[in-house]
Amino acid sequence: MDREVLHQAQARMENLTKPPRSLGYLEAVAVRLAALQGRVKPELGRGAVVVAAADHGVVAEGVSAYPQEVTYQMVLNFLRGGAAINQLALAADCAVYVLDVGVMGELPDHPGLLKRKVRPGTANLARGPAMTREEAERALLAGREAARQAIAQGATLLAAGDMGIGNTTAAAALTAALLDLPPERVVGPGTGVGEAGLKRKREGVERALARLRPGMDPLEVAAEVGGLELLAIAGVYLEGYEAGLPLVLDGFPVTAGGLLAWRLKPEVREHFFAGHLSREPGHRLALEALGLRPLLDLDLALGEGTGAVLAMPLLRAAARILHMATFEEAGVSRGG
Ligand SMILES: O=C(O)c1ccc[n+]([C@@H]2O[C@H](COP(=O)([O-])O)[C@@H](O)[C@H]2O)c1
Ligand SMILES: Cc1cc2nc[nH]c2cc1C
Repeated sequence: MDREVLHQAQARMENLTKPPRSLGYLEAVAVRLAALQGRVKPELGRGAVVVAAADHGVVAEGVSAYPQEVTYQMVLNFLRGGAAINQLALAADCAVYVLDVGVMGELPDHPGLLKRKVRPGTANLARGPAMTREEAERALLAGREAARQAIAQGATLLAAGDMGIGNTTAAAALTAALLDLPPERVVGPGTGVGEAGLKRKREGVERALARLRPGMDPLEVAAEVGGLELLAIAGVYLEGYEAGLPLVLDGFPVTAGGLLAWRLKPEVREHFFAGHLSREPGHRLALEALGLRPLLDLDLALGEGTGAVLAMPLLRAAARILHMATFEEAGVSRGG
């Protein structure tokens, strides 16, 4: 983040041929993009989304509306181009990278899949630690590796996506732990679990939180509650931060990974843009904690990185604002 360019871009914004602040929140987005790229006229090219996938032992508690095998089946769908993320990414000039950090079952070799399974799903977070600290570190490193690949292949804008049946339970536990919130504020319907499922979700999260001890570091907390893909997502953002890229958050599980990255490296927040506001109730609280305003509010609750990728054309458009003519350049009269 280049503070000098930040101020220059702010000054330029005030001289562009439009009434002050008439492009609303997009003006602040444009200025921040300029500061991140170190140029007053920022430009965003191709985007990339790393979709991290893993399974969750907590599904044994009956916390999801869908069976566990959907995680594996959806990864195959990603590789064949049949999922929402594939089609939305095509519309957004965004490459899709799929990362297996913990899917149950052996996936086929595929050029679009990075196979870095740490373990076949987490242990049940309602009954004991989801994974060891060493496994948490490996999942985070796998996310870093996937991001490195995306960056080496030309990404100028980086998002993470998630796929994991049961992961809104893990995300709720991680969000509650990192933000010190009560479970009932962050547990929501996920894929559409009913009232009884919601109660089991809340209880599972409560049991996981009861195992946490003061003084645990963020990685220890994440190992306790999971999930593997949430750690990978933190890794994606940490790598993207180190490469200086603008980083786009998605919905509730991805933002839980973003919160973890922020706890590990507070400066990462300066690179974050909130792609959208998810229907999952805890998402608003996570974005508020990060001080981020969502670019879109479309009642999405899908994950996969869909809300982040949908915001990419808007981020590209925001960058173009600083390429407008100033009043002086265009010979347009200023107002009083
Ligand atoms: O992104 C979101 O905010 C979001 C909200 C609800 C569900 N999801 C997706 O649905 C799956 C988790 O839902 P669940 O009910 O199985 O915990 C997982 O694959 C997520 O990508 C995602
Ligand atoms: C079909 C399906 C697709 C998904 N994509 C992300 N989470 C998902 C959950 C389900 C159930």
